[in-house]
Amino acid sequence: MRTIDDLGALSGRTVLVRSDLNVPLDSEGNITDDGRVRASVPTLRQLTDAGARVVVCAHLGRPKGTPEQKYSLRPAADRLSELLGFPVLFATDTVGESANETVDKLHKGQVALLENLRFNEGETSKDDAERGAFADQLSHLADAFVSDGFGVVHRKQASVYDIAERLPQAAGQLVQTEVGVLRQLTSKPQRPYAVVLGGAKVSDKLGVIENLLEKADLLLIGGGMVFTFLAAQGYEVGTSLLESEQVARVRGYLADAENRGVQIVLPTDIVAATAFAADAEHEVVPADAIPADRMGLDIGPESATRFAEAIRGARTVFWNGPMGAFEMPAFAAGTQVVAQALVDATTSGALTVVGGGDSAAAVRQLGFADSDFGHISTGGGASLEFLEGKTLPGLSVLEA
Ligand SMILES: Nc1ncnc2c1ncn2[C@@H]1O[C@H](COP(=O)(O)OP(=O)(O)O)[C@@H](O)[C@H]1O
Ligand SMILES: O=C(OP(=O)(O)O)[C@H](O)COP(=O)(O)O
Repeated sequence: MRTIDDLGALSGRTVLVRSDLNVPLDSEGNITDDGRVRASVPTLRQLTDAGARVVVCAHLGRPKGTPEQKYSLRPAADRLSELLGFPVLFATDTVGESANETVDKLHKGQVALLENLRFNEGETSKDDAERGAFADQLSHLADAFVSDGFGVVHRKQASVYDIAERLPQAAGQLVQTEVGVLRQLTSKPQRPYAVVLGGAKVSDKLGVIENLLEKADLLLIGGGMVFTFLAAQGYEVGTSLLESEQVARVRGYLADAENRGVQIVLPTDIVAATAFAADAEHEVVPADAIPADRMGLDIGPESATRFAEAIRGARTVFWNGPMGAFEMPAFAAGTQVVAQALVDATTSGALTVVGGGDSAAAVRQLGFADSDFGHISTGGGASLEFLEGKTLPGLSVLEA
């Protein structure tokens, strides 16, 4: 992959940077974990130091192609201004009048952030022509492109993939670093190699298991992932997150794992609540006896202890997806125990990587430091697909 230096002299040139600024916000729109904003700074600083006019584009959440105030990137612009130490201009659209005016105003060494890319249908369209047309509009804003949003390189989207075919391009510092670290996990990881999966993007991430069964020695399943596995074993899961169309597929994974001698570790107890709410009534129940009117919001204490033992016994650990709805203290214990086990494994010499926006936010919220782990990756789905050995569209286009 080309580096920013390969783009040549940048003074006075306009550089479009794709960052991943998909940060968690509270109900008042305050950023609750600014890790991804911080991670975007080194590349932006390198470009402004070189005298470039820097235009940052990014997404927040999953709006459906039209503007929605709650998904505005303005809070990220404010945080970026604080971190860079100078004001970041903010365009209230992505490729419209505001974007054009804002980019026109940019001086050398200044930064502008465009409004959420996903307010435009073209960004995520499955139709190549529609995506290409949006990428054309984006490309008119700049004369070079830097891909630095590692968390989205697994998405074939206009600002990640198509744009790189339209402008001189390079990979930013974050993408270079992330790829470098994750390569250590793909080339001869020390064994046992454990992958811990949780979180809520179940339909997105169940698919990675098929390939991970060929790579890892054990898979630990927590978070919202659990219930499709429990259903595959024939258990009731109450009102928990469930991908009912994936149950048969998961049954196949269980059989495949057994044939390959890969251990899939599932929770034996679950914290089951009456609602998805911080003050919901809850109790620990056996994983095979979740009441019909309850939803599983964390792995139970017995499961957390078993998971922790397995993690401490591993030499390589990759973790994506919180073990429970950690944002609510009543459902954070499983994530806390698993995070502590990764820290212990790190101390005893294992290579540990935590990936994903919410997973990184969780470990920081629970009081751990980034330096307690081998690496904290800004990408969850992206790093999982990288570890699977898949070709990621946002990386292959940079290698072209
Ligand atoms: N059992 C569960 N039920 C519902 N949501 C869950 C459960 N366990 C974890 N979550 C949620 O998963 C979210 C994170 O999932 P995900 O986006 O897949 O992780 P990451 O951003 O680290 O890749 C968190 O907001 C957390 O509340
Ligand atoms: O949060 C992200 O991914 P992650 O939750 O897998 O870490 C990225 O910003 C990608 O977002 P997307 O999964 O809506 O494409």
